[in-house]
Amino acid sequence: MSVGKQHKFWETQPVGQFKDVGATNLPEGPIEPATPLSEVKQEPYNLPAQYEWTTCDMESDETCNEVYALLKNNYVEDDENMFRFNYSKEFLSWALRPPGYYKSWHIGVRAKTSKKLVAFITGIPARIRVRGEVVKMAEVNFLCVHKKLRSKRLAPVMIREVTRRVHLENIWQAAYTAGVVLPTPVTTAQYWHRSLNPKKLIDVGFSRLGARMTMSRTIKLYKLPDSPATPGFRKMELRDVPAVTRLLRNYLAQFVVAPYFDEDDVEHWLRPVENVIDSFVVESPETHEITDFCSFYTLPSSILGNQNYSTLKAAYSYYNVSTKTPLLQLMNDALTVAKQKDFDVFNALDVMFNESFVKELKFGPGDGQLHYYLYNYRLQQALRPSELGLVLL
Ligand SMILES: CCCCCCCCCCCCCC(=O)SCCNC(=O)CCNC(=O)[C@H](O)C(C)(C)COP(=O)(O)OP(=O)(O)OC[C@H]1O[C@@H](n2cnc3c(N)ncnc32)[C@H](O)[C@@H]1OP(=O)(O)O
Ligand SMILES: CNCCCN(C)c1ncc(F)c(N2CC(C(=O)NCc3cnc4ccccn34)C2)n1
Repeated sequence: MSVGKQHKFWETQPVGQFKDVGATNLPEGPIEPATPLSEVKQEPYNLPAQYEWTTCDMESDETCNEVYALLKNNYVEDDENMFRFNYSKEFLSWALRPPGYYKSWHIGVRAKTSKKLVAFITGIPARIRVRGEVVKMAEVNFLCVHKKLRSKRLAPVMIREVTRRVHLENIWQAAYTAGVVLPTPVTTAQYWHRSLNPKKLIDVGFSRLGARMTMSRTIKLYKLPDSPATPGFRKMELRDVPAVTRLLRNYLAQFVVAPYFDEDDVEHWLRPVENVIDSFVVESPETHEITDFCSFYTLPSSILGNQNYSTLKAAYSYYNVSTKTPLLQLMNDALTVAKQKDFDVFNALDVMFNESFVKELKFGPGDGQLHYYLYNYRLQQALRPSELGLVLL
């Protein structure tokens, strides 16, 4: 708990405040009531004089390029500045254009003279169930201020502006994650990493050679089969959407906070897109029933300052449902296909039932934590990561 740390902006926001942690008299649910749309500020917040708001049309290849370049050079780095996320253009186009998305929620800031994109923040609409309530929310992500404009209190302006635009669509809650501690996490998840290419990971400093371990012993330790072990394991196709939707809704119903996906959502979020999202089903060879599902997304990182490699190819576990195939076997098949697709590492958060496989399948605990937040929605008490069924990109 960052006791005593001032949060001049977050103290003004309808989020759980550190001073209220432990208070049991506060009701669960919205912190502030919705307001009539006529009372929502109609014009954008003020920016410093030399900057202007811009709406980023992610259907435009040129704008997609600008957003890609801003994030490639200025987005999240690890604490030792060895890696920086390098979300691809195709990934951003997929991540930001789900069913029912609002172009106005793809918000940029340009320098008035050069027209250079210098900041970005996004929202996408999502139906999130919290216990028994399905709540329309904005999932806020890709907050980024150019390195040259940091610590000028631009982030609060970006956050107020996306909040205003979400309010204009009569939506009053949001969900977001961050590697930093803010008022107040609903849960904190731990990253786990499974080496697929241990030699490269050690060479670039992502992992270290274990004590009393040789490189050849390490390569052998992480070896995987050449192909999946489960009969009927295959790539997901459009025709699988109804069955996968049923599997996923039943599975996610077990968690306190989880997305409430319909078939259109499943078609967008879980249908394979090359170099963006890979998803697989297990179709029973006897009954042709779809009994299991697993998926991971592609998020490469730039390797900053290594002579031999420039990119770390990372797969991130997304949603996995096992009803017949043991989860361990299903996830080992996911690792196997990720290795076949030349990924260097497979990452998973200890949310949902992931902890049950990370320890068995030779994952190691990461140094990064991911804090989950809800905006304008109070939970009586923080959740365990295993009570959370939500993976943001
Ligand atoms: C109803 C609808 C509601 C919709 C909105 C819901 C909320 C959405 C919230 C956003 C969800 C984003 C989800 C993701 O994208 S998480 C990924 C965030 N992006 C990065 O880490 C990329 C690299 N870093 C940067 O680009 C900048 O450092 C950023 C832009 C992060 C901060 O810029 P800068 O470093 O130049 O600082 P400042 O002087 O402008 O401002 C300082 C203030 O900003 C608070 N701060 C710092 N980092 C974050 C952070 N990650 N979430 C929320 N707040 C953050 C900080 O506590 C302080 O406030 P306070 O402590 O004084 O109070
Ligand atoms: C919902 N949005 C999640 C996307 C990733 N978000 C924002 C994030 N927030 C904090 C983290 F701790 C984190 N980690 C991924 C794990 C990891 O792989 N750590 C080594 C590493 C390799 N490349 C990078 C790039 C940036 C940071 C760490 N990196 C730790 N991810």
